[in-house]
This record gives sequence, C-alpha cells and structure tokens, in this order.
Amino acid sequence: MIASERIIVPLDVPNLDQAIALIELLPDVSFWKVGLELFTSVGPRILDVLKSRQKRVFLDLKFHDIPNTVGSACRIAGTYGVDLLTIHATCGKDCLRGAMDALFQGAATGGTAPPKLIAITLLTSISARDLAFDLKIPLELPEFALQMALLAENAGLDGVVCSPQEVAQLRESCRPDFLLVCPGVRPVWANKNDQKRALSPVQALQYGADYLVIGRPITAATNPLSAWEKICEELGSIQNLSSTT
Ligand SMILES: O=c1ccn([C@@H]2O[C@H](COP(=O)(O)O)[C@@H](O)[C@H]2O)c(=O)[nH]1
Repeated sequence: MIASERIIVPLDVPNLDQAIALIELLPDVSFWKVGLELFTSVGPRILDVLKSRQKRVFLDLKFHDIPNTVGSACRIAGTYGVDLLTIHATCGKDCLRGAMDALFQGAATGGTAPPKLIAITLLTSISARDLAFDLKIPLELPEFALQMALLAENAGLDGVVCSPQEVAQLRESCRPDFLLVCPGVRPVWANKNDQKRALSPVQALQYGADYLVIGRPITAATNPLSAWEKICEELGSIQNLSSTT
C-alpha cells in the first residue's frame, strides 16, 4: 500500500453539500471518515455517496452504551458495508463481544462484509493530567491505553484507535495483525488544535500505525489540496514501511 492510502481524512462538515465539495476537492483521498457531525446531519446517505465513488469508509460513531443498545446499533451498522467502525473500549468486554456478534449478524442480513470493529483506547484530546485529575484513573496514561487495547484484543476486536504517542507500545504488545489507527496526527507546520497527544505523520507511521486520521491540517488549510500533497510528500520519504494491512 502506498503511503497516501494510509491517510484517512475526516469529513467533519455539517451537511451533504460541503461533504461532496470536500470529496471533489481532494480526488486522491481514497479513505474518508464519517463522524458524529455529518452522520447526525445526513444519516447513511453519505455512505452511499462515498461508496458510489469507490471510496473506503470509516464510520466513526464511537458507540458507548450498554451491551443491548450497542448490539442493536451494531446490527444496523453491519448492514452498511463500511470498512471500519468504532466503539469505546470502556463499554467493557461483554459489550465488545456482543458488538462483534451483532456486526456479523447485520452483515449477513445486508449481504455485505462486516466492518472491522476498532475500539477507542483513550481519546487523543485527553492528556495525562486530564486522566489523573479529572477522570481519576489511577494508572499512568500509557498503561491505561495498553490495558484498553488488550481488552479489545481479548474480546476479539480487529484493532484500536490510539494516539501516535502510544502506538509503538501497542504494536509491540498486541498481535501482529491488530489494526492500529491513529488520530491526533499533526505535521510539524500544523496547529495542534484540541489534540493533546500528537506526533507527526512520519513518526506515527514509523512507530507502527496502520492508518493516520488527519483532518484540520488538511481540511482547514487555506489550500487543502496543497496541504494534502505536502503531507503525502513527507510520507513518501519513509523507507521500508511494514503494515498489518
Ligand atoms: O481519539 C480520537 C478518536 C477520534 N478522533 C477523530 O479523528 C478526527 C481528528 O481530526 P483532526 O482535525 O485531525 O483533529 C476527528 O474527526 C475526531 O473525531 C480523534 O481525534 N481522536
């Protein structure tokens, strides 16, 4: 896989017109992420728009609820034919296992392949300080992220979403084909915005990420196309990239 195919760009826009404008502005982006804002606004229609253009789709709905509710939602999401779907690892093992089963049931009903289910370990907007003082989690941040990844792995999930600052540790500790998807990726020339555990795209891939989610450095740039090209060029300099995909 060429480096640019490892970049997932979020369609973090409020409506279908703006989503289509962005897709057309960046024709070489092959993998798009649909998150809470656009899906709440447009619903599954956006998934058809992307699939009709042969794009891969990451449906980032970050499910977090009791097992019955998450399972019911996954049964529907399984029919969509998307490539990736998210759930919070803190839903717990029963919920994670149930979500996998429900996705397979949904996919069978929809006559499609089930998405890969990946768990959020710890949002990349949370700092070590936030974890300790606000969330009162009595573990060091890297240890917490690792435990959430191991929980997801033991529950049979396909991978996790993690910050690039923890990706090397997870690559070492999890099974070789466990997918590691990193948001919180920032070129050195970009604003970090609300991302608190960021590293550069080159660092994230070198430390073992399979995919990078890069939004505002591209989509909020004065010229999104040249920001995309600049990042692809930076990634092109990396030699010998290995990947689970
Ligand atoms: O821990 C997480 C999980 C998901 N995200 C999502 O990724 C993108 C990042 O966008 P940027 O503009 O590059 O900050 C966004 O859609 C988040 O919902 C995340 O950032 N961290």
